[in-house]
Amino acid sequence: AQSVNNLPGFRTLFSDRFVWFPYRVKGISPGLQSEVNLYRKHKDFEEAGWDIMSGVNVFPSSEVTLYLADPVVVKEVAGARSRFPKPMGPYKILLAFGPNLVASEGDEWKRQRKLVAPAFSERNNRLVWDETVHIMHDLFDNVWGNRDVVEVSNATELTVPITLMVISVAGFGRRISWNEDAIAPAGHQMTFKNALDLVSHNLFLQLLFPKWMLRWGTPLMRRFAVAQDDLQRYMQEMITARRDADIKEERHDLFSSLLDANEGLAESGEKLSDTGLMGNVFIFMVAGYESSAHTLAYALILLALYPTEQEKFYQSIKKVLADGRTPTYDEFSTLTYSMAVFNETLRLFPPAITIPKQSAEDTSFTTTNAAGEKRTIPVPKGTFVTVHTPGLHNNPKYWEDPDTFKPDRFLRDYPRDAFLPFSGGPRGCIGRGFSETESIAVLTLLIARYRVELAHEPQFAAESFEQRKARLLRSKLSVTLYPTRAPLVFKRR
Ligand code: HEM
Repeated sequence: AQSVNNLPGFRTLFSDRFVWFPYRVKGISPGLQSEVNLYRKHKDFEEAGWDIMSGVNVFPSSEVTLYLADPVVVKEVAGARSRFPKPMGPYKILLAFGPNLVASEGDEWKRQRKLVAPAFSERNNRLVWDETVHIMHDLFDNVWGNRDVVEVSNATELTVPITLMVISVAGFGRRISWNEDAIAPAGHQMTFKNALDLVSHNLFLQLLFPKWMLRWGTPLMRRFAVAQDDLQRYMQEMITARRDADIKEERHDLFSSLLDANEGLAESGEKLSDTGLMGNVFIFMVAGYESSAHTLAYALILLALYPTEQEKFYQSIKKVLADGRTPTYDEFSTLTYSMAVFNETLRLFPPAITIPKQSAEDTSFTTTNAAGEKRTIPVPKGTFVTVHTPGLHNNPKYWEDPDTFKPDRFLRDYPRDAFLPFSGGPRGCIGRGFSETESIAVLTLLIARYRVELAHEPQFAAESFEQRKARLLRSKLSVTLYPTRAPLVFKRR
């Protein structure tokens, strides 16, 4: 504690990197890798008195962590990749299928990023837009059909299949329609959709148990092991099919671009092995659908909780698309209100609730408290430095009335450095454009046609607005944060 000049914060037995005890218990664990981080928002910083607080623990080894909710310091850390690299420990869980861009550092990261970056092109974004529009029309025409009212028992029940279908086609060139893919194809025990969903929702099992134990464990562990094997087979099949195809048509899905780029590296010796390819393919799948699906689910719940905000959003869509037509990709930049709804959702529910880094050198941070006093904090080499996204996104110094859903704050000049859902600097999210494109298309098309409301649940009739909001937005953390139960109703306009 002295090494950071006794900066206030947590003094616990375990650090928040100790995955076996992810709960908050005073003196035992700060529990910051769980939903507690979301619910506490900026409160721990308020209590500590500064926008940087410390965590000091004794087990598994004596460590110091600095948590950041100060945008100036966050910007410095995110922007300096070699001074503040990522600690690799927390990323082991993402190595399930092989080395990849997210779980790499140093020269290995540079090599991976160079290979992967070109796949996230303008052409890919266009494909994402067109395919998302296709998926939404398929939903309206062939699944919801002429029903005026459609009820879903949880918001994710609608948003997970949408983003899975988008990543499937724009990520892997594999179109799935709403009514197919119900039976596993020959050679597989599960459908692609089910295998992917099971694996990404239960990745923690991979970290906690060795493979042999998973095969003999609880029914969930066994299903997880089967899903993992099946997913691996699907990925290998995709790689082989693309490689063996006689005619390589020009395609702009991420996977085709990645394979083509990799083949082009044969001579330079930088080519990735099939395991290296699979690691990245897996990351596209996990990063590529879960975070977007969950953000869209939160957006729909918030729009249902705040009907006045939903009406403003609807009126803005009507203004841009006066004749009720479907917008094209070229109109994307005019849909500013849809982007504001998406951003405000990410401010309140950032899928990545911590962004971990580690100091590679002895340095210091300077921060200012509410009274305008300055404090310089020494940062010894090896200190864990964690961007605390909910603390930053709810910091009352930068966000007025931070608890309230107000999309139009993003239509004005907003504090950009206090908004970091996609991380930032060189290690910022490479899929940001992908995710923005699909999400804006989904929100715009859906709200243009349907009003979203909370399902009527008589057993909760006596609740206050705040109680209802807390219940519907109750969350859990898998790889990213998700709402546990929010039944919604879609009524045709
Ligand atoms: C709402 C949607 C999304 C959010 C909030 C999000 C957030 C993030 C964050 C916070 C990071 C930094 C992680 C860290 O430092 O530990 C990241 C990195 C990354 N994201 Fe996303 N992401 C989203 C969608 C996507 C999509 C759609 C893809 C791909 C299809 C994707 C692919 C990646 C990759 C490959 C990285 C690693 C980049 C690197 O380390 O160089 N993400 N994302």
